[in-house]
Amino acid sequence: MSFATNVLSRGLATTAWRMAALNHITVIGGGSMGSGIAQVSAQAGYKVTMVDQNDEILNKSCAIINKSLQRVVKKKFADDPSKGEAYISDIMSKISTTTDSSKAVSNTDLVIEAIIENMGIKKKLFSELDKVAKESTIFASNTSSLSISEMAKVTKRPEKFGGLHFFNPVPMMKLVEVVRTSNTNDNTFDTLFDYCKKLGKVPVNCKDTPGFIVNRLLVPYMMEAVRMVERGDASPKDIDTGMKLGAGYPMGPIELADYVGLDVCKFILDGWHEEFPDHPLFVPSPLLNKFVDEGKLGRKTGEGFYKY
Ligand SMILES: C[C@H](O)CC(=O)SCCNC(=O)CCNC(=O)[C@H](O)C(C)(C)COP(=O)(O)OP(=O)(O)OC[C@H]1O[C@@H](n2cnc3c(N)ncnc32)[C@H](O)[C@@H]1OP(=O)(O)O
Ligand SMILES: NC(=O)c1ccc[n+]([C@@H]2O[C@H](COP(=O)([O-])OP(=O)(O)OC[C@H]3O[C@@H](n4cnc5c(N)ncnc54)[C@H](O)[C@@H]3O)[C@@H](O)[C@H]2O)c1
Repeated sequence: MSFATNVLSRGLATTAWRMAALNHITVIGGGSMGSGIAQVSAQAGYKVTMVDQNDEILNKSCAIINKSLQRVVKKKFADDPSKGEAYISDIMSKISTTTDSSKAVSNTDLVIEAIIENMGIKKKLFSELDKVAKESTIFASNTSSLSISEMAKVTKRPEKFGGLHFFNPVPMMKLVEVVRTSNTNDNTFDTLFDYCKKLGKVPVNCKDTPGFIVNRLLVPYMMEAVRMVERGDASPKDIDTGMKLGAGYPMGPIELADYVGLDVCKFILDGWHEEFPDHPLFVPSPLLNKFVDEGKLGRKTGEGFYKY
């Protein structure tokens, strides 16, 4: 063996040793994010189980995935559309659904949690899953804003716990923030990083700080736009046009808040306000609260700042 081959094969062996094999993935929560994560995982060849609270929601999740795959095949098989349906049924056959999270995680390699942005509810879920999952199973949260270490504390596997923060819409957005706590071990971090690359995403390394990289910048920006509307400084449409045409963003901040979900924006802001009550950027917004109270959560409910 030449020196170069020897070094290369030793390097690969070391990297492989630092990663766990992932065959089966469980996604808990089949909403905007969970359905996207299940979809891209199945597209990368993983077997996936998607869990949600009832079958009606799960049927909706599958319909969202199917609709997204229709858009994918339009491009992927532009030259031969007849191959599209076979591709969609192959991907859908890799995704199973259940309402029983304990059963779903009993023989899985990676759990990705994408449920409501509430620390108490996430902790309760992880503490239950910890009792039934294999010792080797890695746990990850897709939280937008909450502490990964805090969630990991309720389990006996803090070294096998990290953050996987995907972006909406998952099939289109290239970035995943991979969050490492002070307890996450190398094997877990490398496995999560490699999983993102296998999905065709670009992972970045993040510390467990509020909002990681993107949301620490993006959420105050979206909220300042909401406060401009609140103050009567400008209309939602003019703000969005301004940021699209004047700053080159694909969506304006108000459209984006509607797209993310006004409930999700409120959960993030309220959580940070509770933790940092004196921080001026995290003060609750009466206008945002009003929309959420009225059930106008943005695109997903058909109305938010805009009607869809
Ligand atoms: C808060 C959280 O914690 C963190 C977050 O997620 S913050 C939110 C981050 N996301 C963003 O900032 C999104 C910003 N918006 C965008 O990038 C773009 O508007 C967008 C990609 C969503 C849509 O693109 P846009 O050009 O406006 O609309 P549209 O023409 O419908 O779509 C563009 C392409 O994407 C495809 N596409 C859009 N959504 C899709 C989906 N869900 N699945 C598959 N394909 C999709 C379309 O088929 C279309 O393909 P084509 O160009 O080949 O026709
Ligand atoms: N919406 C975004 O743009 C975005 C982007 C990145 C990260 N996130 C984060 O991802 C997570 C999910 O957000 P979303 O926008 O997909 O929310 P969503 O409201 O669209 O979906 C959440 C799903 O979780 C289900 N759920 C709630 N509690 C559950 C439980 N105990 N067991 C199983 N299922 C349960 C709900 O029925 C719902 O279908 C949140 O932590 C959010 O902060 C959201």
